[in-house]
Amino acid sequence: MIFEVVTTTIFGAISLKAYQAKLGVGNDSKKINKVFALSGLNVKDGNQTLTTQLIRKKNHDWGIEYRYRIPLGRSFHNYLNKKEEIQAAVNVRSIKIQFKDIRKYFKDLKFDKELISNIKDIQTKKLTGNKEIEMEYDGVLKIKVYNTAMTNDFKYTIDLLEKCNGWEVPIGITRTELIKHDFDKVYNMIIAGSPGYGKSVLLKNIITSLVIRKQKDVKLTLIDLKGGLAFNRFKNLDQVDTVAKTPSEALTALKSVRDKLVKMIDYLLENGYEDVKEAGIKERFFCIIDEAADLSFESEALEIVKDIARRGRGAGFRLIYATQYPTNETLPSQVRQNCDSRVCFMLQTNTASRAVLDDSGAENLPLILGRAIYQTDRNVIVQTPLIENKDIDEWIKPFIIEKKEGVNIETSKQKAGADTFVIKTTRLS
Ligand SMILES: Nc1ncnc2c1ncn2[C@@H]1O[C@H](COP(=O)(O)OP(=O)(O)OP(=O)(O)O)[C@@H](O)[C@H]1O
Repeated sequence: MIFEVVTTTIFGAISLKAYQAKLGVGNDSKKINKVFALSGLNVKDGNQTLTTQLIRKKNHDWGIEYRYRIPLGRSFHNYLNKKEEIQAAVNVRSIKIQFKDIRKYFKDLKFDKELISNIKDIQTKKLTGNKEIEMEYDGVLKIKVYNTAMTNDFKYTIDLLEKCNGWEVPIGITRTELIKHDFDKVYNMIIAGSPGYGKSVLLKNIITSLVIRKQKDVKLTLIDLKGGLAFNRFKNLDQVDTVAKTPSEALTALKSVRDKLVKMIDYLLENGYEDVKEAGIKERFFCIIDEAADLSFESEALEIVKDIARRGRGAGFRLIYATQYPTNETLPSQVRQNCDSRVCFMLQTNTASRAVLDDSGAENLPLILGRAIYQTDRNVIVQTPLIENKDIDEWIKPFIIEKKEGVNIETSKQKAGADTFVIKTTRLS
């Protein structure tokens, strides 16, 4: 019986090898070409076939990048649609097994009642790889074949913050590096994605990182129109001015932010400073809105949001605008134009992806929680850190203060021997 299963397995492998030989595939490049040909990406022009031409192949530590010239009549999108097929093709492996190697091949085999399924598992594991591909287009088609899959398990740990400087926060990891976002270089951010892929977790990561790293200088206005549940744990932090949970609370909170913004701009103008950096003001005011689509019907609130995005930069005001429903209505053009960074989780359609990134791609992300495209001057696919609520509670404990409804809080910036900048804020919760 065992012999029968083992030989079936071996012959399976051998016949796969023969099938591949028949297809003419041996390495990734050939496999990719075969997918192009079989899935109709090459173009017939009379008697001629215009093929997708490999123009460059470059080896990297992480794998291989192939560059192709695509034929007339085909678009990048046609190729992107075949991403799954290409990924499947580069993951088919052939294995030649000598009889003497059978013991080694099945070294992990457990001789229990699951023997047959164990053998099948081993065979599947050995005959399929875990390579991943990424595709981009910038005049040429680039296909990156990564030797290993990107992790889908990246835990937020406090030591990530030791790797951050200034106003940087950890955004995610790629296969090779930690990606950080610097809010003093790229001021505003849009976060979008289908429900349940990691927007709120990322927002909690950003808030926690800012509170821990910039405890003296960060001021937060948190607006959570999904009922306030995600941001509620931050409401008693010294750094948090407001947690607004309804559109009317949001409007009050936004008016308060706008008042502070106006005061700050007046102060900078009166004193001849171009921005807060020149004025030596260290405080930065973050307005973080989760489910901002619900504000798109509140014209007064939305106008303030646009104003913060437009005029806040030099005055030290930052906007983080998160939504599940990215459309041209929920992401007004003034917000888009003034948010130079985007984090986009999986989205259902190409149209939604374009509304966020001005580019397709988010609809082709793998269905992995926390997988996102981080866009600044380029697009990088990252796995965002998973931050646990119990850890957040532990880390933010030192910053919790007693708060009373409607108490006026004064924050001040005392510049050595110079001006004093005072802003009064009203706490809602
Ligand atoms: N980076 C991550 N890595 C692994 N799992 C994650 C990650 N981010 C989120 N998750 C998982 O996905 C769940 C949903 O995440 P989250 O609440 O952030 O989704 P969301 O995009 O805000 O959804 P919604 O728009 O419905 O509120 C989390 O409870 C967590 O289990």
